[in-house]
Amino acid sequence: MAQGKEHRILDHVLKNAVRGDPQSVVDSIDQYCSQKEWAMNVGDEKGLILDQIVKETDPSILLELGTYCGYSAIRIARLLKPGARLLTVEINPVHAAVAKQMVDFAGVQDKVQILEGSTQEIIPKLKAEYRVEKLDFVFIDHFKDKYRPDTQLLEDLGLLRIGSVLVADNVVCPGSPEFLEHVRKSGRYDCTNYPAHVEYSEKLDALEKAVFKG
Ligand SMILES: O=c1[nH]cnc2c(O)cc(-c3ccc(F)cc3)c(-c3ccc(F)cc3)c12
Ligand SMILES: [Mg+2]
Repeated sequence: MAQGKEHRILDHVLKNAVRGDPQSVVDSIDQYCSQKEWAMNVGDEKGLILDQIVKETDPSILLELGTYCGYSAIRIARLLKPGARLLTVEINPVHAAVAKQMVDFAGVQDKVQILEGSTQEIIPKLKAEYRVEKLDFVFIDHFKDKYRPDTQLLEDLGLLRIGSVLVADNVVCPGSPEFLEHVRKSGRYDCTNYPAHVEYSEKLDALEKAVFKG
């Protein structure tokens, strides 16, 4: 069967990055996707902002919604302290398979667990099946229409604590107005907007950081 774009990105990484070196994997994906084929990785401009927020948060238990090829999971995991763990949810089995190989090659498999399925199916299992009590950090980067309902689910299931940090990609392009209205108007979050651009593009975009106040 013809291999899709995601396998071509993986092949580029396997040939050009250094096994066990997550930075080289991140750089290799950015090189391929900026020069050969656009792909929806958070990218280096928004990635540097995400890095800064992860560093200042120093989280122990993280959730990512939307793994794709594993770029942001690897980017985040490379900054985590020993024992910290990132659970990342991916609905597309082909993407999940590519991400697993990408994470293994980068050498961050001890920090990253890829959960294949839908967020509405997996989020309710986090406490009982994945031993999560509260989430320190959530990176939201899946489908714009699911940002708000999934955030509501995290609140309703008691998975957020005072100080839990949500970071959402693409709040300008393609945009998630319901999510922005919820975190900015509910009175339960302190929000900060970080203007940037769509990865490998000049289109305007932004990250939104929303810190839960309880
Ligand atoms: O869906 C996305 N999920 C997670 N991150 C994304 C991202 O970082 C960027 C884009 C994006 C694509 C094309 C464009 F011109 C501008 C933005 C998308 C996306 C949007 C609509 C689509 F139809 C398919 C992809 C996603
Ligand atoms: Mg995105």
